[in-house]
Amino acid sequence: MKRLSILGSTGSIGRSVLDVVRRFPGRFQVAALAAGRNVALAAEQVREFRPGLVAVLTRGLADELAGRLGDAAVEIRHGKEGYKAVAEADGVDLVVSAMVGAAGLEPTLAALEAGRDVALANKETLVTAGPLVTRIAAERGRRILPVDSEHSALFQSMEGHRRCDVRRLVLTASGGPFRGRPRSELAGVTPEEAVAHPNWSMGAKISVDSATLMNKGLEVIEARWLFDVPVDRIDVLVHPQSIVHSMVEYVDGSVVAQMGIPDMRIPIAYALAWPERLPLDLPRLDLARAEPLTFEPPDLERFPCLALAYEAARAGGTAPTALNAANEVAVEAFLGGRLPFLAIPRVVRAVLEDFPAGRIERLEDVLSADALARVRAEAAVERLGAAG
Ligand SMILES: NC(=O)C1=CN([C@@H]2O[C@H](COP(=O)(O)OP(=O)(O)OC[C@H]3O[C@@H](n4cnc5c(N)ncnc54)[C@H](OP(=O)(O)O)[C@@H]3O)[C@@H](O)[C@H]2O)C=CC1
Ligand SMILES: CC(=O)[C@@H](O)[C@H](O)COP(=O)(O)O
Ligand SMILES: [Mn+2]
Repeated sequence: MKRLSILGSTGSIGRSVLDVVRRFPGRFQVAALAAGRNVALAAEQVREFRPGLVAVLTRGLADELAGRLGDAAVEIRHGKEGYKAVAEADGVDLVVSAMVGAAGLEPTLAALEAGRDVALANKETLVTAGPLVTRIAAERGRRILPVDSEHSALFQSMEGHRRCDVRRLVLTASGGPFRGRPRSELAGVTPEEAVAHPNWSMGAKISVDSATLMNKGLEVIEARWLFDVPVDRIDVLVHPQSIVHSMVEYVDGSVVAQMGIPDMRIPIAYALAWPERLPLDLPRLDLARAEPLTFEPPDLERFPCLALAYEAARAGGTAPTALNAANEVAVEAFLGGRLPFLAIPRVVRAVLEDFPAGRIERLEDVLSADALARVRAEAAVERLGAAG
């Protein structure tokens, strides 16, 4: 029986993780859960999965959850300390990191520090603090198992191969909901249009990132740290059908890819059960009936976020921290109706332009760069939002 802690249990990934757990009751046990604000769903999850510990964002929400749960036998905590307790819970074999944004960094680090393996969906953790997170995982001898579909595909395509034989990684991108649209039509797109991803049902923030192609930029940086491959050997290829989830080119010219229907339960199950595969009862990939698989290069002029992410990755140090924080602020402003879609990359560029270069040695280096970038990004949102 594998014991799990799940950070972000009420989100899109968290719910899919629990669906996998539900399908394999003899294989997994939920030891601890962490939610944000959705106490109604958190209460349902506690009733169904009976963890010993649950944490939510604030004391008020913890009180509300306690009221909903009555005399259920579960410890209820809140805030950073609560999330840390979930990450470090006793007897846990694997911590699933599935909060959204840089909020996931500290609990993920706490899990690694406590000697837990991590199944990582929260890509922002590696974008904002890649050098620190990978160093701590290596020092503690812990594994970071990818959940993100592309990185799971790369991981699966590298198993049984020597890492020194890898020539380049190719991340596939759906192109998002605005792939075919001219730039002139992107000015007035709404949050509702931006979150309507053609192939995947996901949380709002990552859906907007897919629409700007920042998601792919974040994934390039995530791959750089997960697989220790320099960004100049990581390419992006638009593949609108999201069937080929990514590929690895080897020095002999062989290209090994992983395919499957677009359903996150497949990479989630792989991360939970690795090195085993679970017999998932899902619709099967039928290539004879599938749409033709097509590929095209990304358009960096219409979607400059991808180019900005490469720039930040090449600059290194705290530049990706600033990129990530600025993007989080800009996406939130867009979702809140305070910033037009096309201003998202402008906010990120404004923050990166004169950001003080810094190295990442300790958590404080990341937290202070993140805080500075957020202040500067808010100022850019004020300017660019008003300019409309
Ligand atoms: N969805 C997908 O298919 C994929 C997602 N990912 C990555 O996985 C992560 C999660 O994505 P997704 O599930 O779509 O996101 P969702 O928005 O659906 O869920 C986010 C989760 O994080 C919690 N949360 C939000 N803010 C905070 C906070 N400040 N502190 C603590 N918890 C918080 C939410 O709690 P609540 O709802 O209770 O407020 C919820 O449980 C992201 O990093 C994303 O990039 C990667 C690949 C695919
Ligand atoms: C499901 C998943 O892994 C997402 O990160 C997905 O890849 C988003 O799709 P895009 O390729 O449009 O960014
Ligand atoms: Mn992905």
